[in-house]
Amino acid sequence: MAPQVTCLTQLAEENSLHQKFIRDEDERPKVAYDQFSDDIPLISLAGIGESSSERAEICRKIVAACEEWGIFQVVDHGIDSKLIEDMTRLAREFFALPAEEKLRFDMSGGKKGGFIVSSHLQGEAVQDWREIVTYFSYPVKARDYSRWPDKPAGWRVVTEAYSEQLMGLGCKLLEILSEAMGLEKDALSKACLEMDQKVVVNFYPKCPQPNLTLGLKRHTDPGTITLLLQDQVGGLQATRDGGKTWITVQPVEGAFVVNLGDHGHYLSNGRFKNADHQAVVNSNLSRLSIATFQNPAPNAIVYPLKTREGETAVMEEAITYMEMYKRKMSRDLELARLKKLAKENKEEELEKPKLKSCNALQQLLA
Ligand SMILES: O=C1C[C@@H](c2ccc(O)c(O)c2)Oc2cc(O)cc(O)c21
Ligand SMILES: O=C(O)CCC(=O)C(=O)O
Ligand SMILES: [Fe+2]
Repeated sequence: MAPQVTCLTQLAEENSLHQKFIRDEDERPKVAYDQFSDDIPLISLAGIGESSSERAEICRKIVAACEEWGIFQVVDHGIDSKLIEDMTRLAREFFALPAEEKLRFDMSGGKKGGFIVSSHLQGEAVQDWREIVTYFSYPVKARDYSRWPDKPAGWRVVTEAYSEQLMGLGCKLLEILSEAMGLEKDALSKACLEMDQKVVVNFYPKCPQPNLTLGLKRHTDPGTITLLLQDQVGGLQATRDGGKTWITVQPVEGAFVVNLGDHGHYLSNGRFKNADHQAVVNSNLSRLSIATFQNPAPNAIVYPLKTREGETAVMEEAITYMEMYKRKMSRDLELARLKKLAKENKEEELEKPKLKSCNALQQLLA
């Protein structure tokens, strides 16, 4: 029998949070969802195709952001604002559909695209407070439209147009990053072979006890770059000191947050950071974000494209992206499993003295 899936929109009505979403204290949010910081640079791409001095200035800002955070925001990016509006509206309409409609596209069991509650990884110890709908958009020949929702009306036309425009923006940014690395403009896209794109729409319903959980646990994205569109609620957080301190990214209307992923990090030989980030939730408002992952082809080789003087390669061997992805996901799952085990052991240890005194009491009473 297929496992019973409960949509979060149902659980959001309860007064307390179900145990399966409760995180250990060290993983819980440290900063409020709406305590915004402007530490992440906001960069205008106007003038990117203009004189070389304007382009060089944009390039300089992007490099600084990638070296410091692995994250920046872009405006004047050329993506049609009506398309952004339509995409956001339809995505919200999708999540407002009755549970049985969303579950027609249930992705659990390894299907390539559709609807999932919580996470794409099965077997995680603690669940994320999110629902997602995802579709694989590039390469075009690999599209399986049977896994793209047929509701709300207009979804397919709008999501296709969105994917195409974002592929254009993603490629433009890869050109800048290639130049920044002192390589030919097309170096990064060549290293990706045929560029792959996957769109993940995240919906974070209002949460009864947001301080005990996360919408999306701390992670780095696996691919080259991610273009994230978020609404005005806030909840995306980043750290650059291994999780000791966090900042909440200021939402900017119409802007895209650009995250560098593990692939981008390795290709730059660690010069550019892979953004360490998470999403927090709140009890006042639901939140929507749309992540467009620009990834290399599964058989693309992952290895630094250039090592600078005095540097050694951050990777021991060249591997395929598929292998890199598999290793990352099994490491993420293994970490979650070990954490769960450690917690269970600790609880058992705490129970032992209680058990001992209970036995002693029973002996006394016998
Ligand atoms: O949803 C995501 C976010 C992200 C991710 C990476 C690693 C994790 O352990 C995690 O929980 C989330 O990157 C993704 C990569 C994918 O291939 C699919 C996803 O849904 C995601
Ligand atoms: O919703 C967010 O702000 C973060 C989403 C994210 O990190 C992802 O989808 O990989
Ligand atoms: Fe992410």
